[in-house]
Amino acid sequence: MNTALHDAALVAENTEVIQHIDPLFDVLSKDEPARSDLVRLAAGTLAAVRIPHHLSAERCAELIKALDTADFDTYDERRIFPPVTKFGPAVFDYYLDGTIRPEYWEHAERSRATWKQIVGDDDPLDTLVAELRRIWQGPVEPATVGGRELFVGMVRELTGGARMHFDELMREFPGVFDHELVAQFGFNCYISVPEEGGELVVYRRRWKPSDDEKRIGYGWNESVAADEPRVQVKPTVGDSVWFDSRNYHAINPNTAGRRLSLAFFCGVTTENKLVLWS
Ligand SMILES: O=C(O)CCC(=O)C(=O)O
Ligand SMILES: [Fe+2]
Repeated sequence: MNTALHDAALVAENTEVIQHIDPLFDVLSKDEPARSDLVRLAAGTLAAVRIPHHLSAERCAELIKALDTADFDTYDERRIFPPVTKFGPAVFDYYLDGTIRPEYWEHAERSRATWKQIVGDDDPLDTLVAELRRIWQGPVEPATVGGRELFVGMVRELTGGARMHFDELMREFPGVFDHELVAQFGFNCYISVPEEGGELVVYRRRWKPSDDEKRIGYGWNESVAADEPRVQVKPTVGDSVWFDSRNYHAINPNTAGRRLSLAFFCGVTTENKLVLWS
């Protein structure tokens, strides 16, 4: 064995460290993000990308009002507990044995029809997806399973926060989608924000197998990422935020006010396509 190679004192004495490594984990906030910003997010050198007031406060308020008439349900309570209220199917609820249960498609059809009634010809999702197309400069389409398009654009209401967790389709449910993903973003446009709490915390840390000693239901104990850099995003109404959902993230509980978002995931495929699903 070459001992000089491993002698820390000897190495330190004889080398000059010229490259100081930046953690590169900031939140980028700008009106018109560039493709390179999302590419940095995918590469792990940004923590989050945010478009302030992407939807106007008036449009958000109208949407909240229109949603009053819609029936909300919860994620499957056996999978996500305590219950989280939402409108529209979460594909997460329907994963079973390498595919998704057939009931998913009925739920998706029903929610699409109700959504159309709620928003009429002025669909805020069109605004959000059009901007994503401008940023990405490549195809942006709903993800598919067996050639069928998945539902995009759930409305989610979080009140008690969310435990630290990650979302990574290729690791949790490999082989289900018709796509191979090289990165995955969580996307939320916050249509109502609480006065207190409700911050999104993103850790610079991905899951590893030994973390599972600290698993709590759908999440993990925050001690797993206690020593890692993190960012905290406190959205204002109408903000759009992308983050790498493969990184651990948690949502602080809100005390006063409602926290609702239009939510979907964006997968980066090997063909430079962005595929969307909720
Ligand atoms: O509501 C948020 O800020 C993020 C929720 C979340 O866990 C996700 O979008 O994956
Ligand atoms: Fe998440």
